[in-house]
Amino acid sequence: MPDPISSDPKSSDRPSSDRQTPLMELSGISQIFKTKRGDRPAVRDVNLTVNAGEVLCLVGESGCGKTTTARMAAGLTKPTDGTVAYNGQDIWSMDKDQFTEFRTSVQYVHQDPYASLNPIRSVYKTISAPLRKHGLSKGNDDSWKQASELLRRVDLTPPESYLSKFPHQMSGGQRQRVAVARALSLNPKLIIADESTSMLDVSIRVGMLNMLGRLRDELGVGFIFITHDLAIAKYFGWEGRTAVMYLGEVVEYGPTQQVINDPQHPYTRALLNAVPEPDPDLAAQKLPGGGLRSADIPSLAALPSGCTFHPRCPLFEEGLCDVTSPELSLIGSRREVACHVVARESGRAAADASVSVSG
Ligand SMILES: Nc1ncnc2c1ncn2[C@@H]1O[C@H](COP(=O)(O)OP(=O)(O)OP(=O)(O)O)[C@@H](O)[C@H]1O
Repeated sequence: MPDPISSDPKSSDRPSSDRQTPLMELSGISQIFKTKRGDRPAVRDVNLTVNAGEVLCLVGESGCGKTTTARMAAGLTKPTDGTVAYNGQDIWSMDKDQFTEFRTSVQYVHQDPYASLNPIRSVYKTISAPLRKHGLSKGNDDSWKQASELLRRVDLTPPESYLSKFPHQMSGGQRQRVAVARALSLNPKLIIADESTSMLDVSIRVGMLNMLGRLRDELGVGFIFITHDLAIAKYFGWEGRTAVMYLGEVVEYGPTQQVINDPQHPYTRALLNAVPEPDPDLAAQKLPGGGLRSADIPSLAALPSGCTFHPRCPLFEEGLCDVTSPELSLIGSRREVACHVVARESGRAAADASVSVSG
């Protein structure tokens, strides 16, 4: 595997002066749901970018705001604050034609294709409908041909044996592939895959990830890949970047290789600790409960003061972590971490290094 530190920085990691316009840029986006029992700040001040052909993994426990972030990126929900820009343009300031083009270029693949595939539509109808709607088909024969080709792309072969089927006549893995084929029908530049493999058995999951990886490599499609499992981020997004979310905020963000090989935020460490380890000796070295002080995730209705992770954090320092909310700060050249203690220790280490060099 490439050395994460010495490999060429991706364009997104270069200084802003020579940075290309990202394919997608989320700037300070927040989503506060209004409920009968008060406001629920599901996502707070999230800043992320994806360049053409890149993979960005969003990782975190259930309820941390991954899907809400993804829905805002896909233009399915408007942020209550902040902007979502596609090719440099704020999607919520686009005219109708521009917004339609954006919605065809950015496709959302739902975590449960049973919910997103229409049960009374055949596979052929499911895939050909967007082709027709967007004027990409020259008639029935052409639609059939294109739908067949798309099924081959997602390894549903021979396509003729799938085109007339309905969702209930297929397995979960096959339905997922149909959902991906439908997303591909509009030649997207970005696919937002929302835990699209989580409901599947391991072997089907791996097959699905391999197929998506091939599409990523062959078609140059970018991905926002949403998962609660860092092992999946490692498998699918090794060359890309990973953002770890906790209670609606990004707590660690950087090249996947760095985030996984050298996690800095105590929450990322706990998530990695939770990844099952097949080697019994290594498994025995794992900390019980990930080394956290508490397993309970606080409610969005009563967020802890200061750093929202502080009630669970093994690095907790009274008077600091429960008082002030940490900003994301650069640790090294390409990674950001929101932790007072990590930022302080890393600043100390950098100062020590500069003293020893000058001395
Ligand atoms: N429409 C809504 N109204 C109120 N609260 C909501 C709404 N949608 C989501 N939430 C809350 O926002 C928080 C974030 O939800 P979200 O689905 O984005 O998390 P997630 O990380 O994707 O979780 P999962 O992995 O379980 O899908 C959760 O606490 C959820 O209950």
